[in-house]
Amino acid sequence: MTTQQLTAQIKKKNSFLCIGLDVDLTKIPPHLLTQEDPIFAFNKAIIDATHHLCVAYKPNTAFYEAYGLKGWKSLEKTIQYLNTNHPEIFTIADAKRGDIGNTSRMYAKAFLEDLGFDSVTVAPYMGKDSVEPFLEFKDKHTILLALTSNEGAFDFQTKAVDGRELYKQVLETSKSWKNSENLMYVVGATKAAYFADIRKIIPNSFLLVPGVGAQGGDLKEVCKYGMNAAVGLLVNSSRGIIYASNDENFAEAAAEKAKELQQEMAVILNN
Ligand SMILES: O=c1ccn([C@@H]2O[C@H](COP(=O)(O)O)[C@@H](O)[C@H]2O)c(=O)[nH]1
Repeated sequence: MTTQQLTAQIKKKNSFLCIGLDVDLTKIPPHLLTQEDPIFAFNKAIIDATHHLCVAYKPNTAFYEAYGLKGWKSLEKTIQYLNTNHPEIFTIADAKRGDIGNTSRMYAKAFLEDLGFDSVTVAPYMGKDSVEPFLEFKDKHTILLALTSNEGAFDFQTKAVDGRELYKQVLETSKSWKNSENLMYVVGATKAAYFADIRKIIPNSFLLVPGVGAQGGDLKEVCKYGMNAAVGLLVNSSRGIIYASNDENFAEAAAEKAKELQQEMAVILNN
């Protein structure tokens, strides 16, 4: 999917919501546990109930890898279901990969080619040759960790390197990499005060913004400083939506939560 197609979906749906599919078997409704594939059954019900309210889904691969081969199969079924039934929806494999070049190439092939995600999250720590293999895929996107939502972001990311904060170095340097037009960046919703500075360096790039909902990030603050003329934001909420209820009505409850965020977004988009 191109960024132009993504922006068109945002305008059509009045939404820049990304729903995180972080499935924890200890949190899903107990009645699903008797199903052959409880993770996929949960995801399918959430997708069926919420697809009209969001423009992206983001399974975090940790929640699938934790269940071994069965978990990986559930991830594969989930992305196939999305690509078959909702090809207009942007998909993100939140896998946070990155390694020496030939290894990165295999990670890129796994997520962007074999599984068929539109994008994958990548850690910038190993530098240019660890990220460029991900950027070679046409109309696919590499979402580079820039300033993360957690407290530990202050351990390294905001520390000065050659007189400039590391996260700013990541943003600036990555712009010079081959096929950098395929880059997007992760910036946590809990770091709203930093968005204005970030937009000075990457005014046009899409930002994936986790941290609204369970982590307490503020949607209005994020939009005030992070939105650009083409919107340029995908705001994610995972637990705050998918675990709204663990009764039989869990999918409707998730849709209610998603709708609350979508309606807030619609107001912001139309002002
Ligand atoms: O900086 C980051 C990068 C990734 N994440 C991931 O996003 C979701 C957030 O889940 P919530 O339940 O809405 O808190 C989760 O998959 C994280 O691993 C992040 O939170 N911050």
